[in-house]
Amino acid sequence: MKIALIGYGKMGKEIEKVARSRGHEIVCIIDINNQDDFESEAFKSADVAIEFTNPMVAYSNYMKTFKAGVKLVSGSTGWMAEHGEEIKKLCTEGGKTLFWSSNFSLGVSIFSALNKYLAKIMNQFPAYDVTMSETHHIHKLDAPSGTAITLAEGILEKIDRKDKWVKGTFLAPDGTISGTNDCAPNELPISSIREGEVFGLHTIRYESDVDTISITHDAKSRGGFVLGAVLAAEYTATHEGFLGMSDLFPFLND
Ligand SMILES: NC(=O)C1=CN([C@@H]2O[C@H](COP(=O)(O)OP(=O)(O)OC[C@H]3O[C@@H](n4cnc5c(N)ncnc54)[C@H](OP(=O)(O)O)[C@@H]3O)[C@@H](O)[C@H]2O)C=CC1
Ligand SMILES: O=C(O)C1=N[C@H](C(=O)O)C[C@H](O)C1
Repeated sequence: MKIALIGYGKMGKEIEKVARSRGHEIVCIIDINNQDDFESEAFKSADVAIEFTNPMVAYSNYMKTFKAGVKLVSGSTGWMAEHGEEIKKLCTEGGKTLFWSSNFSLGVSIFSALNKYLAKIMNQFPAYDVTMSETHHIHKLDAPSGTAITLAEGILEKIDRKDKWVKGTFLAPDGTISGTNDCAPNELPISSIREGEVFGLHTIRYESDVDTISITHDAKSRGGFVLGAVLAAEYTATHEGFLGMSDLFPFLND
């Protein structure tokens, strides 16, 4: 399969290696300095483009890719709140194709299913209050992480006494703490920590007066995200519309 890469940073470089090792050809690499290549024949020849950039440029990369008539896989986070509905509509009604996930790893897909199952149980036990925390490397631009937002949406779907997530405390790389986890009973706070080179650590914690139940996913490397993105590209080559992990791993559907 012919793959174009958009964004050649930490994820883009690892995706290139895994895609080649699975027999794919990288026909074009677009970074910040060669934006004209969206119009190149090499880019247009790709079966799928894989995009990992940042929250500020992801939307415009999607529009340029759609214009070039190329299917897209993207893991960029932090753009959904502003452009999510428009992009979904372009895919469900406008003939475009985007496979998007806040987290491409199989482990987080399993964790996500476990999260929803636990939340369904906890809906019956109001003595437990729920909070979430996520830790990532100091280079990360968005907070809370896209994964944390997706996990929070899974909890809100299942727990009637919670109807919105809110930003909790933020521990910055320089050690300063801002924000608060004090919130209304209907709110789910997500606290964020930025330290070192942490690949991605997500914990969901249910606390009563007498005990705590918590579940954690701890990424040991970017390997899971990278393989998942390439598997998603292989899937996207033969599918259309707005696609996600529940299409790739149907066991996630409850
Ligand atoms: N869904 C998932 O499973 C995962 C998602 N992510 C998300 O993916 C995104 C990228 O992560 P990561 O690779 O670690 O980040 P990096 O910062 O390492 O890489 C992003 C790259 O995109 C480049 N870039 C900036 N603007 C443009 C542009 N307009 N067009 C093309 N390239 C551009 C940057 O160049 P320069 O450095 O010169 O600005 C940089 O090389 C983030 O949003 C992150 O949250 C990350 C891991 C897993
Ligand atoms: O920026 C990262 O590194 C990651 N971003 C994604 C997110 O925002 O959830 C996925 C993963 O946790 C790594």
